[in-house]
Amino acid sequence: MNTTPLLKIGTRGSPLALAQAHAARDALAAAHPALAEPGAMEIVVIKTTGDSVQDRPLSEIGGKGLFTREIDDAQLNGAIDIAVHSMKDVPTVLEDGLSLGCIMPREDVRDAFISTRYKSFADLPEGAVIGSASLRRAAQILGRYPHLKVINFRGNLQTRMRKLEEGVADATMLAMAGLNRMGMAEVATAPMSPEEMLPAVAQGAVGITHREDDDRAREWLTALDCRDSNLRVAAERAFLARLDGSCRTPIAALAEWTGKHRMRLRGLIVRPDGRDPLSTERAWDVLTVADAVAMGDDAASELVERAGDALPVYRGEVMHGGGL
Ligand SMILES: NCc1[nH]cc(CCC(=O)O)c1CC(=O)O
Repeated sequence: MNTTPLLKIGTRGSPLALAQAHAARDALAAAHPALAEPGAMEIVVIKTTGDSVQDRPLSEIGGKGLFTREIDDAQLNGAIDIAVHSMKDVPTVLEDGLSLGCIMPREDVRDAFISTRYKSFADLPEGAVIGSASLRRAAQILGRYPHLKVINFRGNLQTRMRKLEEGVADATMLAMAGLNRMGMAEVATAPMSPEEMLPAVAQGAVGITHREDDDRAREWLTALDCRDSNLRVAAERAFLARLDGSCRTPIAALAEWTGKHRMRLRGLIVRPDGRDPLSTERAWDVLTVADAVAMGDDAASELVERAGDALPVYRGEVMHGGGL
C-alpha cells in the first residue's frame, strides 16, 4: 500500500480554490497513470492572509501575494509540492525558487453583474449602491456610471448574496469563471462584455507552480499546459508587471486570439475615482512567450508615457490629484 503521496497539492480552502484543486488533481490523474493510483496525490489546504482578513478592503491590507505567501512558504519548505492558483491573485514576480509549471485551459474571462432586483447597470437608479472590494471594478463602474455609489464588499459568494438580500447593496460583481467552476452560473444576472468591464489580468486562468528544481513535478505539469491560454496570460501579466507599482492601481487587460497566430490585447488603467481612463490596444503576431511579453510590455509602456506625471494618481498613491 502506498502511504506516502507522490505529490502533495497545496490550495486555499475556499470553495472556489478547492474546486480548482480538484480539477487539477483530476487532470493530473488523467494525464499520468502513476498519479491515478489511490493515495498518489494528497490535497493540503493552507490558510492565507487574504483568507484571514475579511473586514478590510484587500488594497488596504497591502503587500503583494495576500493569497499566495503562505502557500509559497509551504512549497519552499516541502510541506507541499505544487500549488494551484487563480492566476489573477498571483504576483507578476514569483517567489524565488518557484516556477510556473502550467496554465490550464482558461475559463470565461468576463465579470458578472449580480443583483436580486435589477437586470443591468443601466437599470440602476441614482444613488444605487454597488458592493465591491475590487478597485478595478469600482473604478470602471464609477467612470461609466458616476451616479452610483460603491461600498466595500467582501466575503464568499453566500455572504455576498445574503448582503444583497438584506439590502446592504443593490448589486455586486463576480468573475464568471468562479461561478462556473462552482457550478453556480445561475447566480449571475448577466455577464458583462469586456467593453463594459475589462477583466482583471489573468481572470479565469488557473496556474500551477512547483519548486524550480523539482523536475518530476515540472514534467507532470507540462502535460496540463494550455499553450493558447499560457500566451494570453503571459501578455496580460507583462502588461501588469510594467504598470503595477502597488496593488492599489485599477488596472485591467485582456488578450484574445483573433487568428491562428494573431493576438489582440486591450489594456486599461483608470484613476481610483473612475476618472481619466487610459486605454490602449495592440494586435501582434505572437508565436512565442517572448512575443506575448513584448506586446504586453509595449502596451503598458505607452500608458506609462501617456499618464506621465499623473501615474501616482492612477496608482492610488495620490488620492486627490487632479488637473490631468
Ligand atoms: N480575487 C478573488 C478571486 N480570484 C479569482 C476569482 C475568480 C476566478 C478567476 O477569476 O479565475 C476570484 C473571485 C472573483 O473575482 O469573483
